[in-house]
Parts: sequence; structure tokens; C-alpha cells
Amino acid sequence: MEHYERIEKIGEGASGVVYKARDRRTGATVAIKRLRGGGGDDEQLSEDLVREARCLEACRGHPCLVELRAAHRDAGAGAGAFLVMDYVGPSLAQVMRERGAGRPVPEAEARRLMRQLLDGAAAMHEHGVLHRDLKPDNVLVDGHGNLKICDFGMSRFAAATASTGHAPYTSPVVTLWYRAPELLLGSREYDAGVDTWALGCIMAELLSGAPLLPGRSEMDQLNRAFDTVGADDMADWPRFARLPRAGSPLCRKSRPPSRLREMFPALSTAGLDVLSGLLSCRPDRRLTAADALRRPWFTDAESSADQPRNACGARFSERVGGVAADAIVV
Ligand SMILES: Nc1ncnc2c1ncn2[C@@H]1O[C@H](COP(=O)(O)OP(=O)(O)OP(=O)(O)O)[C@@H](O)[C@H]1O
Repeated sequence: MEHYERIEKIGEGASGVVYKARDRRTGATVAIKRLRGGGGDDEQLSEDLVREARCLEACRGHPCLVELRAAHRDAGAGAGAFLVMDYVGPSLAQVMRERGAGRPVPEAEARRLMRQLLDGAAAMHEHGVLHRDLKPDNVLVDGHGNLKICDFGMSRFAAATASTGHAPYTSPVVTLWYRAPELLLGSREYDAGVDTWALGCIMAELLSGAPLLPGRSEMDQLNRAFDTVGADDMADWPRFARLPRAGSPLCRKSRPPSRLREMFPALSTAGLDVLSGLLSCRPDRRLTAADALRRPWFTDAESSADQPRNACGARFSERVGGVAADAIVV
């Protein structure tokens, strides 16, 4: 890590501390994430590093996903595990906080941002990567106002088994407010739909300026989700009966149909079509990221307003140029 000069700490979360740094060899500004490792367990630390780095590596080169430059594992006492990434800018959560709580993003801007998030998600999913922690804190905003998905600390490659079509995955995953109904019901056989539900929550948050479903507990979260998007069809989902919490009284309570139209009265029909599609309770009816991008909201839009920005003068943050990436060393 001697190639990097630390500038300042820019973030800290469950999996590590993130620093802004300068690559002494190139002058480029980078973000270095030092992984914490589970309870000082060295093997776990290596596993965490390899998993996050492999998922990032599989997604390299996409403009809407944070770019990995290198991964380092130091040996010996006090050894650390580090991911070196392009420095992007503040998180979407930070930017929205600075705009002021409850201040909605205009629909055309929300569409531009959602196009980028869905494009990044579609690429991840095409590479077999499930992010499993999409939320505004894990989306970065560059100096042109373009978005990049970051923090692959919870991500993993989707694995299929011949018998079920799904491997049993870890649960719980995804931060509570962005967690899909099937996860709240205890599913361990989920798929990329957990990411697209989270993107639906982010879309709603952009359009209203506030989190859509700020639950206080798993059951409160599920209740809010059912009350907001309706739950009528969930029990008909073929996998429903196998869900560990299928017997919960919350699943038997009768619910009004989706309230999304009422909550977003100014949203165009095409916008509501995408929002409702991403927030379908039944995972098999939920839009995939790639399908969402084919809906009229995106295809009929005046595309000039939606193009990634590459000129200066955008509203968010500073911009740092990138240079060619290092080799990955894990
Ligand atoms: N490439 C980057 N460029 C700029 N800032 C970054 C970058 N990567 C991470 N950050 C900042 O550091 C914060 C924490 O990073 P990250 O989410 O990867 O860590 P974490 O420990 O997994 O966090 P959490 O537990 O909150 O999910 C981000 O929210 C962001 O503000």
C-alpha cells in the first residue's frame, strides 16, 4: 500500500473504513476500502476480500458500477485487506440529505438516474452478480451528476442447483428499508429480484424525497410493504408456501390494492408502470432490470435529457479523472 498517500477518511460502515487517497505513481485520486474482517478472523478477512473483489472484477468497465483498480492482502501482524477503487464522489444518500428532506427530484431527472441504476444492475445480473445491499448510501454521484453503484460487500455470484434452480443463500441481506417481501418472509432462494425491489424503493425515494418504507422491524417493514403495494397476489406465488414466515398473520390480513398512484399523483403513467413493476410483491412478476429499461418510460423518453453527462457544471460534487487500472492481485 506504499503506492498510496492517504488524504482523508470518507466513509465507514459495517465492512470497513474508506479513505480518499492519491496514487503516488499516477497522481490519480482513489478510494481505498480497508476491510474490517469478521471478529479479527484472518481467514474470514481473506474470504471477504476475495468475494467482494471477484464481484467487482466481474463488473469492471461499466460506467454505472464503481471501478476496481486493485485488491491487496498484506501478510503478517496487523495485516490488512484493501480494495482500491476509482474515487467517485459523495453517496446519493448524502446528496439527497443536502438537497433537503422531502425535496423530490423532478420526474425527468429521476428517470435519468434510474436509467443509470437499472443499467448498472442489469450488467451485474448479466454477470451473475447479486448486489444484495442496494440503497442510496451505496450509490455514488460523480462530478457530472452520474451514478455508480458501489459497496459489493454483501454481493455474491448467483448459483443455481439442478433441483431447485436456486442455492440457499444467506438471509437476512439488504438493509431493512430496501428489503424485498420474500426476504422479509425468510426466503433463502431469492434471485436478482431482491435488487430490483430495492431499486423500486430508491426510485420512490427520488420522486418523493423521503424513504418509501422506513420500517422499524422486519414485521413492521413487511406490513408497510403490503399496505403500500398490496399483497393480494403474494399467496398465489408458487414458492409462497415454502417461505419460513408464510404462516405469519400479516400474510392473512386483507389489504387494499396498491397505493402507489395515490402516493405519486403527478407521476406519468409510464413512470408509474416502472415503479409498480419494480415494486411487485411477487418476485416472479417483478420487473427485471433489463425489462424495466425496455418499458415506455425509458424507450419513449426524450433521450437527450437522459444521456450520461460528461460536461462540467453538474450540480453534484467534485470530479476526479481516472487512469488505467492496476492488475488485480487477489
Ligand atoms: N469509490 C468510492 N468513491 C468515493 N466514496 C466512496 C467510494 N467507495 C465508498 N465510498 C464512501 O464510503 C462509504 C462506505 O463505503 P462502503 O459502503 O463500501 O463500506 P461498508 O463498510 O460496506 O458500508 P456499509 O456497512 O454502510 O454498507 C460509502 O457510502 C461512500 O460514501
